[in-house]
Amino acid sequence: MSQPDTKIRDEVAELRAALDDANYRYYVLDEPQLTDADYDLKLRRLQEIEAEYPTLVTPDSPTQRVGAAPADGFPEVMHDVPMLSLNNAFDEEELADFVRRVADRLEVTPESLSFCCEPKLDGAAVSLVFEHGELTRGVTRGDGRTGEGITSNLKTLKSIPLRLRGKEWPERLEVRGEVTMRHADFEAMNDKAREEGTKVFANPRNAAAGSLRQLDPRITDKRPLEFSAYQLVQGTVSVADIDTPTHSEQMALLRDWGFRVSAELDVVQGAKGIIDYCRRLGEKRDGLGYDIDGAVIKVDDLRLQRELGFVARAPRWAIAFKFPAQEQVTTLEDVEFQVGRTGAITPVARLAPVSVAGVTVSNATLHNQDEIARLGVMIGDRVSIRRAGDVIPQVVRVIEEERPADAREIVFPECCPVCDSQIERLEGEAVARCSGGLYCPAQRKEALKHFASRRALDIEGLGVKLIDALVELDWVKSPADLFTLSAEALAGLPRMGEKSAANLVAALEKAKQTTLARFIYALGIREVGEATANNLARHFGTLDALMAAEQADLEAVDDVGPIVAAHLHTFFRQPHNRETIEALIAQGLTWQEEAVIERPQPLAGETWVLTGTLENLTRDEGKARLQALGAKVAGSVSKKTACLVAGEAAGSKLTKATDLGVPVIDEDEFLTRLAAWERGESMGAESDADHQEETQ
Ligand SMILES: NC(=O)c1ccc[n+]([C@@H]2O[C@H](COP(=O)([O-])OP(=O)(O)OC[C@H]3O[C@@H](n4cnc5c(N)ncnc54)[C@H](O)[C@@H]3O)[C@@H](O)[C@H]2O)c1
Ligand SMILES: [Zn+2]
Repeated sequence: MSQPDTKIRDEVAELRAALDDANYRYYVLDEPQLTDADYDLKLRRLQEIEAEYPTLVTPDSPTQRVGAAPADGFPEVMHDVPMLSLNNAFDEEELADFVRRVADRLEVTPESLSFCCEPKLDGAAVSLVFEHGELTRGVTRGDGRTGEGITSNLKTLKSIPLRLRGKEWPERLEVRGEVTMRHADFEAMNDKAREEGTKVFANPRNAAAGSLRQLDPRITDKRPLEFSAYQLVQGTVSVADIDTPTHSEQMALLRDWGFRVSAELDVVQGAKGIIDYCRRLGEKRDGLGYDIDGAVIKVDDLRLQRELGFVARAPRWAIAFKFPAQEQVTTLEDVEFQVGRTGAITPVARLAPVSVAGVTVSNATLHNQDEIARLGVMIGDRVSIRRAGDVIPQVVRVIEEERPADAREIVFPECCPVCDSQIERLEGEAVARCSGGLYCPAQRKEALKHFASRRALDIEGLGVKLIDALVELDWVKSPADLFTLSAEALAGLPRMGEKSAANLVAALEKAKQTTLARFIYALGIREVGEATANNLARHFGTLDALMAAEQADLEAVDDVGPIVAAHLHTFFRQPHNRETIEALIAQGLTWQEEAVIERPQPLAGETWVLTGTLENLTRDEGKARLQALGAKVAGSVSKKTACLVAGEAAGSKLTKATDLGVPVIDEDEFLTRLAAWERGESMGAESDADHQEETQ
């Protein structure tokens, strides 16, 4: 046997230190710094050296151990049967080798062997113990020998039965499986964390492991975790106890007892069956909606499993076939800013092309300005990219140690890269937006759809598909261009007869007669809905007055807070938006200024308050309808309150109103009155409420 020289010894020490550190970051902090592929390479190298120089193997070598020791804060629980890792196969040849080794050891032909094949779910392994059918213990894998007792956390998972279904289960049963998070849930959780400035996880595996190991089960409860069973532990149930000689039959049993078991599970013969399965699963990988990092191949016959037994840290009867990693490191070459269809500005990383799980990736999202700050990323950096399923590739981490000297800071633009309008980012909002709503080509289609919609200008016959076509043909660049369309030209479009073309031109002509409120709403200014548009029209009376208004004037309008006021102010300051408005008016758009003001305002001068839960309308609807009748709607009751509308479970406001002698009405009465006022009947709040008090 050859003796290791100093160089080899140094390499071993270095590999062990790197792997120990990686394990700690991965299993304890849930914040890996190496990619899985790098980790696997290092572990492989260490295994190779140790195989060549067995004297170098120590019991604490990462090749001999599983996971990491349990973290502080949880009770340490000893596993009845150790929870091991799996040996890996990185290509089809290694799979065939595995089958040959198993067959040799069992002295059978490779073709005669049945294997149960399953997806290798990429999450966190846990063990569940059921006594008399009831869940009594849940533990993480930990270092394989002892794990963290996380029973209360696991009880929050809906996919873990607290009581087994059926009857035929043994008195004591241990089930193992993987806790995972689906892509969609993971994305939503991270989006929320980005908004709230809380911890963003690099991938669903880290998110699942981190969520399971929360000291407060209420936090775990809020995390979208799923448990899938993959093993019924031998030793807790002897093969003779229940008549299931194979692993696959045990999985069926677990399904009957109330566990989720992978639908992709399949039993195949020999190496060819395994290789076919792995290819099929690999093709499905992107469409599954959750992460798998490979396939797990198990000898199906439980007697043969026992005969094969274990080595160091893994069973001999199983192997993990590893798929290409979903994370790769590459260089961030530049950042471009894209404008979405509603004006949101998204920084997009331009990358040195890199193959990630079989697909070449050259772009990844950086979400927004806060995310750039959170990652601390610069142009020129080496970055870790993740691509999983249909989710847009993301930059998950910067390798700061590899930052080049000429790395440049990412500068967020001040003007829209498409239309040059000012970019607006309001306090407390993560998203920056282009304020050229009416003019910006990136927002054209959405702006036109809104402009033509029923509650805006209500242009009959101008549907979504037609708008798309008109924009793509470049016939319509701004809403004003709609009014220049001729029936002849329109008739030439696909699915447009002469009749519908003529109808559309007539509808456009008709839409020119509108109201100021509808016109304001049609402009599609952010957060300016119908009710706000009504209030603005009523308050300012003319478009000129509205366009000239300063921030403070705008805030004086009912229902308009600082954010809406800022949106309005910026919108009307954009020259292009003003030009579009002028063009619309030049096309003949008109409205009767009085139309809005003329509506009956029986509640003018009154202040109303809404409280409690309303059954038939939302509070916002109630508020909008009151405002349309001239009332102000306040958030608290005072002596000046004209009337309090008290819904179900009204609390302190109701008490206060009663104390102050403010008239109170319930929801039914409120609806009756609203309807009467809206029909134009007179029905004063005061007199009626007084009347009601008398009759109570
Ligand atoms: N990036 C890093 O820094 C870092 C650090 C440590 C580990 N890792 C990654 O973790 C891997 C090693 O982790 P490991 O020891 O948990 O081994 P493993 O994940 O490769 O395999 C064992 C695990 O597979 C899981 N599994 C999923 N589906 C299964 C099924 N159907 N049947 C049986 N088991 C199933 C179980 O949780 C089991 O514990 C490495 O290969 C590497 O990819 C990465
Ligand atoms: Zn723009």
